[in-house]
Amino acid sequence: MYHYYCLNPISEVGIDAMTENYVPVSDPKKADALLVRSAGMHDMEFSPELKAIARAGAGVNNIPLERCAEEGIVVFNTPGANANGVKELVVAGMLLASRDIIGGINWVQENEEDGNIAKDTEKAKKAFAGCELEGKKLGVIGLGAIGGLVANAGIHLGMEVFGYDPYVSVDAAWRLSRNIHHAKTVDELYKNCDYITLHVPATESNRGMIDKNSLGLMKKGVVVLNFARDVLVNEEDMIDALESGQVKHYVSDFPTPVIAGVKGAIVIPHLGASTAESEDNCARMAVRELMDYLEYGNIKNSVNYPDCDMGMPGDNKRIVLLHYNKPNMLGQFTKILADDNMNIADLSNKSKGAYAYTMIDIDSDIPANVERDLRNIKGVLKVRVLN
Ligand SMILES: NC(=O)c1ccc[n+]([C@@H]2O[C@H](COP(=O)([O-])OP(=O)(O)OC[C@H]3O[C@@H](n4cnc5c(N)ncnc54)[C@H](O)[C@@H]3O)[C@@H](O)[C@H]2O)c1
Ligand SMILES: O=C(O)CC[C@@H](O)C(=O)O
Repeated sequence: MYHYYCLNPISEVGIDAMTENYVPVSDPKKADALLVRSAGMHDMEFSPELKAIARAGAGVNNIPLERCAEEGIVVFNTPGANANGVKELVVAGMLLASRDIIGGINWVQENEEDGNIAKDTEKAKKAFAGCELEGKKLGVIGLGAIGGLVANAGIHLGMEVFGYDPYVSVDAAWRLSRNIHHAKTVDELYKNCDYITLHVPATESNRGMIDKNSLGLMKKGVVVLNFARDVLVNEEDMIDALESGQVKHYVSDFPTPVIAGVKGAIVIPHLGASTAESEDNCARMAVRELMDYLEYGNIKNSVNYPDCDMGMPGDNKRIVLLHYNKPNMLGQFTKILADDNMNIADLSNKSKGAYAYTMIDIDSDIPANVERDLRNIKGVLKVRVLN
């Protein structure tokens, strides 16, 4: 039996995919697994019971990844599951920034009682006119799940697209249209583009990447779109750029007290992934990842431990160990098993940065003293015996 707790509402599609072995609890401290969307977890204390956290979404800056790794808690996300939802809103954002659709709709509402509204429209509408996207230059920073879709959509809209991502994965690169220009430096993209859209994670090194220096390199009247995270943009510098006309519009999916209501800022209440399809996709993937880990120890799409998959254990017993990535860990594990005359049927060991994961299938029962001895090895962070 596994206990889970949802820190945010998670689509029923995911919850329904759980078997009767999964029971919701009303106290997160009693949970084997937590499901979360954007709830901040940095101030949460985790109980020793907690084995995994699944983020039904992409961004994991709301989760203390390092502390979780230290406590042997595997954190998953759902790469790509909400990418199409975000892509579509980015296209809407470019359109909102190109024509004064919002101003026009407001004008109609303000004049709803005007009996001559049809005639007056033809005089008033020039105030809300704009430009088309076709032929304009679009710069996409970050060419992962979302950025790749946005870049390809730009090509389909007839835009000239520049992409910048020095760390792009081979799979993501294969998905890109060959008509996208490969920007060798981000400055090249800043200098050339009419629309610049951010699709990078909110890592320490990416924080504040759009500031007065980068804004100063951009074309006057540029549109900047941020559907990634507020902290990527220095909002005070953005306000100066909007006031001076350097930036025509800043389209952001992240309201903050600083940017909400600023003239020229088009701020959306974090709706990028708020579609039925994205919510279902994320919930389904998050639950699948949790169940595979809790029941079989398989790790797929973890952000703090390596992926490692040995399928189902069949008739074997499986022991899984979360530990530091340092010499002689495997040697110590196998010695304890050999000293107890246990036969290893299968083994996998993977590492990611400072952390590592080992799965061992044994063709006999695993006695409690073996589990205890493994747990006592210096550098072992968590041990689970799965039946
Ligand atoms: N608005 C929303 O509702 C919403 C929804 C999903 C994701 N997001 C945000 O969007 C971000 C991206 O999501 P994704 O699914 O595309 O992630 P992803 O991991 O598939 O892609 C991120 C890409 O950014 C690249 N990158 C990292 N730092 C970079 C840099 N300095 N310059 C250029 N490229 C860089 C990486 O190499 C990677 O290819 C998430 O981290 C999250 O914060 C927001
Ligand atoms: O859960 C959400 O609504 C937003 C998720 C989004 O910001 C993400 O990073 O995936």
